[in-house]
Amino acid sequence: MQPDTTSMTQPHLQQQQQERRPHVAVLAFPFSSHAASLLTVIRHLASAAPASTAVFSFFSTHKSNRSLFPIPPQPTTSTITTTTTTTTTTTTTTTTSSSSSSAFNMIKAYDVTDGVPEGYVFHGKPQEDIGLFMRAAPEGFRKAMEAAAVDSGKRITCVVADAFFWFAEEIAAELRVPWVAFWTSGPSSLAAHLYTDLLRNKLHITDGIAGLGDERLNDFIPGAPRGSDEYGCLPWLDNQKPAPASVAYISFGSVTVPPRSELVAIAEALEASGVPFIWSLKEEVWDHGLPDGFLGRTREQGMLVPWAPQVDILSHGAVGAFVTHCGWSSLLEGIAGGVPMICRPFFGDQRLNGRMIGDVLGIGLTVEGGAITKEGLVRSLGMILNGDEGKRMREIVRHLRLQAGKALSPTGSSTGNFNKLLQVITTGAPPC
Ligand SMILES: O=c1ccn([C@@H]2O[C@H](COP(=O)(O)OP(=O)(O)O[C@H]3O[C@H](CO)[C@@H](O)[C@H](O)[C@H]3O)[C@@H](O)[C@H]2O)c(=O)[nH]1
Repeated sequence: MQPDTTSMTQPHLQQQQQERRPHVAVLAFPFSSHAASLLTVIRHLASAAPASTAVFSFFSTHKSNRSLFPIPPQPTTSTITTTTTTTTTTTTTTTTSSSSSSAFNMIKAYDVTDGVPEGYVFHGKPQEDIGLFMRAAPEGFRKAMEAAAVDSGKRITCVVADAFFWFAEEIAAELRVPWVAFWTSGPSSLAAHLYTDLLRNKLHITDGIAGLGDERLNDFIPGAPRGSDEYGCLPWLDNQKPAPASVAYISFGSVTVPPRSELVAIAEALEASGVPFIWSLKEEVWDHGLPDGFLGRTREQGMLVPWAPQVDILSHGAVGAFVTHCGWSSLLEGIAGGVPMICRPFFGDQRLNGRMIGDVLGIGLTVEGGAITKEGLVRSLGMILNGDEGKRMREIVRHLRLQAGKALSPTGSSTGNFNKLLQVITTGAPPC
């Protein structure tokens, strides 16, 4: 009898095929909303890549991963009772429900070190945690990537990394694989980074580039999981619907808390104007950051919440103005919702973004004097919610929303760029 050579070589072939599957290492910057933005794109790539071809390993700190990846639910025991006229059946089932989509299942999270030495006591310096992380990051990512390659049985074939990690180029070169740098913000701030030498040497701008200064972050407060409406903002907005575009939504992103003087100015402006509002503000500043009795007095007028389903709020017809710090995702979400903005930028790219919204696109106002005042905010809310200026802005922003929709259509520019990226990560080949 002849030996069955096919069956003998099968496991070997399968192993080879398995090893050859693209394995994309995704290196996330674990602070503010960077990791969440990167994960959003990776989820899209994972759903677009055929399930049998690619796997994604997502590297971030433990704290960041816990906020992004749902913890798998524990098996639960439920009792189902079915009653008919003749019999009673009791069935006990064990269900392991999962909210993860199949795209999510193709992405495996790996923790990297946060760089904080054991027993370390923070000194309260600005960006201290970022500094510790960045020092440990090159080695931390290398180690975690090695572990993921062993764990999955697949060598890494592509590195997609937050553009903050210049060392990712070196890691990709060591592995002889493509490096894709992911810029989480807009084109203006990217251009300012790319042309820094030109600005310094040719235009002699040596005192810092507007919008890329070294302004300090107020705090770091971990972003809560997005999407859920646990405080009931959306039903509350539904009740405001009879007066469309009449509500102000206020949020300063996942990191920034304005100074107390501006929190008080916002609160006083809301009370003085009577504008209905939803204000997303970290709960820890409610007690000492707001005027006495504000919460009680505005119970009927608006909602103060620690975290809001921002994307859904901005696309709700009742919302007519967005007071924002000009983080890139917030601006995109404002445009997608067709809402004019009142810009109060704080640090990094935000001032460039604010200039674009106010001066270039004409879909918002920048706060006068760089800080929010009661009178200034009352005036800006009036102009946007009730004035002709606001109507004009709403028309422009709605036109931009349509343009954005076109870019995302099957033949749109954004879809084209996405497909090029998909080609790089699934084949390792540069786009033509
Ligand atoms: O109550 C809230 C508040 C915020 N968000 C979401 O949190 C994200 C905030 O992102 P973004 O507007 O980009 O702000 P930051 O988190 O502050 O982002 C950091 O990263 C951005 C991308 O690099 C930069 O543009 C910013 O300046 C920087 O602060 C958005 O998706 C919001 O929808 C909510 O869902 N609910």
